[in-house]
Amino acid sequence: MRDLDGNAYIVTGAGSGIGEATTVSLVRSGAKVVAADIDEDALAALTEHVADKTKLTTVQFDLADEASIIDLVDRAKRDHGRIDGVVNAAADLSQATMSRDCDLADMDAALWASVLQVNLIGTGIIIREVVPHLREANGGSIVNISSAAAWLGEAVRPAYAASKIGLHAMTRHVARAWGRQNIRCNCIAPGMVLSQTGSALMTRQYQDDMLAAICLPDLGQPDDIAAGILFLLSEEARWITGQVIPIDGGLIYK
Ligand SMILES: NC(=O)c1ccc[n+]([C@@H]2O[C@H](COP(=O)([O-])OP(=O)(O)OC[C@H]3O[C@@H](n4cnc5c(N)ncnc54)[C@H](O)[C@@H]3O)[C@@H](O)[C@H]2O)c1
Repeated sequence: MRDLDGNAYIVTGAGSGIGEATTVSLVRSGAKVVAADIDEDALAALTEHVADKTKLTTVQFDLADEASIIDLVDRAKRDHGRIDGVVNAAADLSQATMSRDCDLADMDAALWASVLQVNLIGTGIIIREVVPHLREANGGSIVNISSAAAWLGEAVRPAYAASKIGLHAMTRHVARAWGRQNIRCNCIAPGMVLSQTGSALMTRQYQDDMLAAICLPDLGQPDDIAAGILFLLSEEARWITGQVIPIDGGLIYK
């Protein structure tokens, strides 16, 4: 499948859900992956799901910590000798961030600062660190993961939605800034995906509401998003950049 054989990618949030599904699919496609997550136990469990362990390096890191992001990218270059792209799937999806209660916590400055630091600024730092290596490889592909929640104002706290909208702006900026060096940058905006965290955070009622809002008969699985990510990493997507692409089962009333 595709032309990813021998390439090397960093995947953040690889311990769970979309990042995990992406890592497993990339390795299955012959790519080497530096799988990064804050959760060491989740990374250990991921190793069990990967068939060819020689293609996998796991790195514990914290997207809120600049030094740990720099170490992650250095490690990826050291281990694989090249970096062909990065998938930015890690995000702060804690209960406090994802709460649907509309209350004064929506305007909690500490919450805004920590959510933006992890979901937006941390992702920007990874891109800053990775771009020189992509230039060295004469190009590459960056895939950011935002959310349909960027459009659905009422669904989650505004800090989360703002962090995801910010990724759209960053995606377009990066595409413009380094497109001539053949570095592509796109963003996938998933709808409701039944990852472990996605399922745990959403009430049955919310899942029913989301199902009613989409065209297709069921909610998404992490593999549905991973398929889009692999396409955007591949040469088949060589003329696609600067785009925000919804993969959401047809959530057409955004
Ligand atoms: N599941 C959904 O319905 C859904 C919908 C829209 C968008 N998304 C987005 O998709 C991406 C993946 O979500 P998922 O559902 O697979 O979630 P998930 O919780 O299964 O995976 C997220 C991973 O990020 C890691 N992480 C959290 N904070 C981190 C930090 N500071 N540093 C490093 N790693 C950290 C977690 O440990 C976890 O393994 C996220 O960006 C999320 O916002 C998910």
